[in-house]
Amino acid sequence: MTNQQSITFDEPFVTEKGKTIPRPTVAYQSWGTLNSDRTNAVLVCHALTGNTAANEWFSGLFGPGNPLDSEEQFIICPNVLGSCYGTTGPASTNPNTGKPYRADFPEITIRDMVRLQQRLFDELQINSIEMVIGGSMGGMQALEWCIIDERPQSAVLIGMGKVHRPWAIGISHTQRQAIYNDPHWNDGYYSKDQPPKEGLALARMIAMISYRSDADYQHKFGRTLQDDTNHFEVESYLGYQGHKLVNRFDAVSYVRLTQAMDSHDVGYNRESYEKVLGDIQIPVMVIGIDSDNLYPVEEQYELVRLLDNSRYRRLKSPHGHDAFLIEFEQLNNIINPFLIETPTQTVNYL
Ligand SMILES: CC(=O)SCCNC(=O)CCNC(=O)[C@H](O)C(C)(C)COP(=O)(O)OP(=O)(O)OC[C@H]1O[C@@H](n2cnc3c(N)ncnc32)[C@H](O)[C@@H]1OP(=O)(O)O
Ligand SMILES: N[C@@H](CCO)C(=O)O
Repeated sequence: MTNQQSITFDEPFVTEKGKTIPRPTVAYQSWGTLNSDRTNAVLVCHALTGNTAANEWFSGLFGPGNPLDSEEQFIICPNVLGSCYGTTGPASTNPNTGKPYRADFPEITIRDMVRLQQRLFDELQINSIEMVIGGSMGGMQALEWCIIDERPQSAVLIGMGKVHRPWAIGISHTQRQAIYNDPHWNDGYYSKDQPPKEGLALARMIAMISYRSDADYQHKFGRTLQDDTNHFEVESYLGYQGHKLVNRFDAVSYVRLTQAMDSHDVGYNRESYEKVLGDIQIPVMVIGIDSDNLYPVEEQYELVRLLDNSRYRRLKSPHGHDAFLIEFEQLNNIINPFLIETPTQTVNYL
């Protein structure tokens, strides 16, 4: 992440639950140039284990004429609060102790992530956001931006809903239990040399099942055995994916970010879903993935019913929830016309 920058704020950040994080840092990457009015920003919000390198994990959406066009826009992708890719999180040094926060890093919410991003946008004097886009946890942030900030002029929400439903919370909970049960977890105060690797790997394996689909695994693996072993290929694949995450992610961050996703409920402490979502008047493109087992399309239909100026498009894919990181051609074909269309509501359950 050669292009990554960061800003540290002197003013402490107070979480929704009233905990104070002194001198929070926000890391981000950007592409393109802000225009003189500072109105051509496009905000890309990343998912659970994502980072500021949107040009890598959303690569197919970048380019002239595509939704992320750095010749026309100032594209910015901040790392979320609680993550481990530059923004303050559990692996960061706690200025009060000089040691990593670990489990002293407080529980945060999607709203906290967005409120800290607002500070970044204020600092950069960004007056308007042409589009805010995100899938999964990124979509939750994008939706929250539309609720609490006047700057977004359009939004693209992919593979999420108005709340984190019990099905998704249950899957998150199971993953956290895997981490808690690792002998090195130590209530989250693990040593740098002995992180809870097996627990985090198991959490990722559980997650990888929820991110994909029966058809995807059937097509990729069938019942084939891995090389000369007596293990199925899918077992080897999940083991590989689990241990790959261990090399790039922090276990307490994983716990705090999944808890933040569980907090996602746009109606919480607000008047009603009808009011909160009905008040959003900007054009919103809601994209559902037809094979998404984690956030099924009914959740996106519901969003479209509640968002006044919204339209629905289906992403047709065997890949399940993670299709938003794979099916770039379809995403471009959906988002490009949206960005030039007249904003009228077309509910189209294709
Ligand atoms: C929005 C965000 O912020 S997300 C940020 C980035 N997130 C990630 O990258 C998440 C992790 N990555 C992924 O989930 C996937 O790579 C995706 C979704 C990005 C792309 O999916 P696909 O192209 O379908 O990749 P797939 O799920 O098949 O995995 C391929 C990997 O599994 C490995 N693999 C495949 N079969 C097997 C097997 N039988 N045994 C062991 N390993 C295997 C491949 O070698 C490959 O490894 P590599 O990634 O190190 O090159
Ligand atoms: N595969 C994505 C999560 C999808 O919600 C990630 O690792 O961030």
